[in-house]
Amino acid sequence: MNDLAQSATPTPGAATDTALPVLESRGVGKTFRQGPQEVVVLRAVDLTIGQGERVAIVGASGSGKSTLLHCLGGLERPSSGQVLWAGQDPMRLSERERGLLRNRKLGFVYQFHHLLAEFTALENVAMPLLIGKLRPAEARERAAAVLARVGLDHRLTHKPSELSGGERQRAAVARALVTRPDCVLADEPTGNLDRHTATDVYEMMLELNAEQGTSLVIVTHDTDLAARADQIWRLDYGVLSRAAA
Ligand SMILES: Nc1ncnc2c1ncn2[C@@H]1O[C@H](COP(=O)(O)OP(=O)(O)OP(=O)(O)O)[C@@H](O)[C@H]1O
Repeated sequence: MNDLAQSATPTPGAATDTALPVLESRGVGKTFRQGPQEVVVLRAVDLTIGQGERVAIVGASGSGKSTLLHCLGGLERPSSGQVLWAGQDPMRLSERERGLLRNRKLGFVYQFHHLLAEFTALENVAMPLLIGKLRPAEARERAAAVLARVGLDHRLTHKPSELSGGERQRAAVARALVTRPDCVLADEPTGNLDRHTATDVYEMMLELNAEQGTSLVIVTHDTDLAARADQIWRLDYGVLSRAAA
């Protein structure tokens, strides 16, 4: 193990230095193999996300945006380079340890809400807290408070099929933020909504992130929405470069 890897790999779950970037990719490359073919999707991507920073990633379809989010979120193993969560390489942990740390440190929002159909909004939002072993009564209380914050206090007992598209995304945002993660990774979170609702949900995410001091990495096709972030990056055939604000 080299010095860098050693210094970047504290004990799993140990408290980490808050001065470190919340999330970092260092020279991350990703190549998928499909039989004899190699698909190079990310090329030496460097990205540093500080505490509370809001970063937008834009790029054409197929440029590698979702793959980058998956690498940042420890859902996909980089083929080269390293992802660090507050200085810690999640790929050095066991899958179970990585899952627990991910649940604590990161929140995810997708284009389609991914709420569980058989559970109410309240139960869906409480789920990450229950996974984190919080007492059920406290989990429900915190979930209800976050749902109220996203304007869904009148929809706690509704199942996803009983919510509108915008309400479902609000619930998904509440679920991502309920654990007070260091960073939310959002993949086209408003891509399935009409313009007005998309702007509403996006603004709510920016507000909530600012309130909680949570960092936000948001993939969007919408350059108007991207322009509200602190940093805008463009992926082009897997190469990440700073885009003009
Ligand atoms: N598991 C995989 N195996 C092989 N190729 C893959 C795999 N996952 C993604 N790819 C390829 O990687 C490229 C980038 O995919 P990715 O989903 O990251 O793009 P994207 O920029 O998010 O696209 P979109 O905006 O359309 O969602 C695509 O060409 C895709 O086909």
